[in-house]
Amino acid sequence: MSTVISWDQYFMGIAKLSAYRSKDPNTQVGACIVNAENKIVGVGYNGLPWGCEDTQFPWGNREGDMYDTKYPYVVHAELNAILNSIQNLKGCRIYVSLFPCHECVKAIIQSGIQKIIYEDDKYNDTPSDRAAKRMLDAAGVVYQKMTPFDIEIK
Ligand SMILES: O=c1ccn([C@H]2C[C@H](O)[C@@H](COP(=O)(O)O)O2)c(=O)[nH]1
Ligand SMILES: [Zn+2]
Repeated sequence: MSTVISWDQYFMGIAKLSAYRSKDPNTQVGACIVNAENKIVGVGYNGLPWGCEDTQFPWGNREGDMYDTKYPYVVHAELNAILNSIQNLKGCRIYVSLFPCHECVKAIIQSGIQKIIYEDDKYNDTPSDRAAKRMLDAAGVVYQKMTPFDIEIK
């Protein structure tokens, strides 16, 4: 019998597939924004801005002088998905492979997205994570953890 996946599995699958486009050697993140009609309106992954060549920026560095790390340069997956979107995002939901940081949460709230579905939360309880949840709770944006799943593709 063939496998039929749910909408949540379908959209999380697209978020996770998008993550494989990221050049980040430590954390690849993907995001998929969906409207109330279950239509995809934006996708993204963590990458450098237009014109910034992957070979000329310090993807591999996580520590030391910030200028020489990846952090000031990378556009986060959620922000890329929002910037790539093709419609107003009021009432949409976003599927993310990793729970969003506090900066992405600000963009999510301001865009009108109403629900976050995430899988990994490896930065749970860090200051960024706690600040993110504080803002989401205040703004009434729902967040829901999704159990990881595997499908066999023949
Ligand atoms: O909300 C988020 C948080 C992080 N990212 C990206 C930014 C970086 O490329 C990695 C995090 O790198 P670490 O080595 O795990 O610190 O994830 C994102 O896209 N969205
Ligand atoms: Zn972020």
